[in-house]
Amino acid sequence: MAVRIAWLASHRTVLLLAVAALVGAAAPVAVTWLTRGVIDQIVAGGPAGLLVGLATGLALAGVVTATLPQLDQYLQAELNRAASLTAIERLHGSVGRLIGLVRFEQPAFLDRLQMAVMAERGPGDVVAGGLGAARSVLALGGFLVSLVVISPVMAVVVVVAAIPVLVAELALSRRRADLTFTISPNERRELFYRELLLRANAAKETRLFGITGFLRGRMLTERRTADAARRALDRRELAVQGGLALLGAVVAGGGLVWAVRAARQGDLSIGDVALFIGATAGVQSALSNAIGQFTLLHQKFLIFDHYRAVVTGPPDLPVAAHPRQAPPLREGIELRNVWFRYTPDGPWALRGVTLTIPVGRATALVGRNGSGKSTLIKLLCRLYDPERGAVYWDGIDLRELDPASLRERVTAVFQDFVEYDLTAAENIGVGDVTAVDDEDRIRTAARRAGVDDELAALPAGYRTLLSRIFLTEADREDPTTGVVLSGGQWQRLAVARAFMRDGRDLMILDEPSSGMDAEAEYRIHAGLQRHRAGRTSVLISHRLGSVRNADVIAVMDDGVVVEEGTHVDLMNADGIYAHLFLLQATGYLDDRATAEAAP
Ligand SMILES: Nc1ncnc2c1ncn2[C@@H]1O[C@H](COP(=O)(O)OP(=O)(O)OP(=O)(O)O)[C@@H](O)[C@H]1O
Repeated sequence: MAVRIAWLASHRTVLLLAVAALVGAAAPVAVTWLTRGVIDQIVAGGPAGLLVGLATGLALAGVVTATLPQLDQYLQAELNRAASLTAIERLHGSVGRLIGLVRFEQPAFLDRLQMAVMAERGPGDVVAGGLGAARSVLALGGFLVSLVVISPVMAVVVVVAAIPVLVAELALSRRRADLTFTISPNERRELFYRELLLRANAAKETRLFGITGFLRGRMLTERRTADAARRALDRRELAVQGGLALLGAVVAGGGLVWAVRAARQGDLSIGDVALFIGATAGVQSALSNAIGQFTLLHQKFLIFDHYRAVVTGPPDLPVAAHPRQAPPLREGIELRNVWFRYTPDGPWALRGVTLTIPVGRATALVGRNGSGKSTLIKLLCRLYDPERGAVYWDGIDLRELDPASLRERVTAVFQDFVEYDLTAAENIGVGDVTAVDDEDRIRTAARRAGVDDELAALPAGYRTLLSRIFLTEADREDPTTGVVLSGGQWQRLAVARAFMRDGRDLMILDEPSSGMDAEAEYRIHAGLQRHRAGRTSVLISHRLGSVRNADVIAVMDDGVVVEEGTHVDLMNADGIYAHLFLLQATGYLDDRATAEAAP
């Protein structure tokens, strides 16, 4: 796969690198043979023409040897750029195709993802490394032939001495790849602490509570743990590679002594000695290069395996053989005995929920913290699948629908909505990306969410960037490049974003007004009430005053729906809802009574 990505990214560069590898392999071998020829011709007083020819050849080979590395480096960088772009595109394409949230909550997947991101340069490295290894092997062949000509015994000794090097290096390479994976959780945690320490929106709390030192300590502990593992491997490498280098030097030194003695006895010419020295050094360096390249390649392949696993992995949620397009909602959405938990051995978040969300009606979900309200709406969007039971869209199990077509029919304000570092207009426009530049629609949505005036009054109006992440130092001085909104303003922006998807079949509102001031909250609920009339909506709110007009109020407790009906029904039933409602109402009345009693 790595080679295919590199080939697809730029086959011209791959071919040029292959030619460079061939020339790179031939040049040093040619240099040793030409050197031998020149020396022997000088000693024997050979013809001047031949000598000049050999010397010119030697000079040319020298030019190629000197300039080739630069060209090679440029081609490798070019291939890396092209191949990693293709690899990034594929990786993010695969991650973007994940249907639900399950994978993003699995530490093993996140570790693998981190490795996959690191492997983005893999295809270029694998091809360049493979060609580098091929070049070293070719050069090795050339030098070995040269060595065999002078001393077959020495050739065998050099090759045999290389076998332990290969075995040891491959073992080290596997250990290095394993280490990268083992320390991945430490690296992720270190990154988390580092980002927390540098994040503007965490700074107020970390300073007030005086926990920067505590967090820094944790960050450094993670780094030290990872460094200790890296150091242990580095020491092992030092011992193994040091020993092997010594072995190589002893072999080369022994060979040199033999060659000098042979020349003294007249068995070798001076040119032969030069060839022998060049060939021995050449064999050893080509061998160590080849082994180095192979082990690096091996390591890259092991790391690239994580990339391959992410890109070719199975879907996170089962996909129907023939998914159906979600039809317009005509009757309603039904949850039948839905059981769900976030992890296979974790506690149940939903334990047998049965509920109908009728079309054209406003349904409200209320209940204590952790009772399962947000979980239920995540299942409505098929961000997770129930473990038992099912959710039906007009009688069709959500698992049979094409998830994208289902989501096309839904709009939502999530409790933890995203604050995009984009312009105000884009923050709203991404609600319907086909209309991200449609100023009229964006302003209409903002007006309905009650945030139009504030956005129009920003330094660059709707084009103001809603971020304090400055691109350049000059941006810091320019107020139009970054503005920070308040929590309630952001929330109204999120509501406007949901309004961009006007006319969808289902509107989900999870605590859409929790951070708003009383007036904004009143206005937003009045607006939402108008908007929800005759439409299908699900509203989650702890402020029970805002749900009393809903057509159906479902009360959740400990993962089940325990009460269901209109406000009047539930008040008459005198259950959890009535208790919570009276508790809130009493709070307000008490305050009024206190205020009235005040002098
Ligand atoms: N991503 C998650 N992974 C594991 N457990 C989760 C996750 N999200 C929620 N839970 C657990 O599921 C249960 C239900 O949570 P949920 O967010 O649905 O409650 P809620 O009724 O919306 O609460 P709140 O009123 O506080 O928003 C809780 O016990 C919670 O700890």
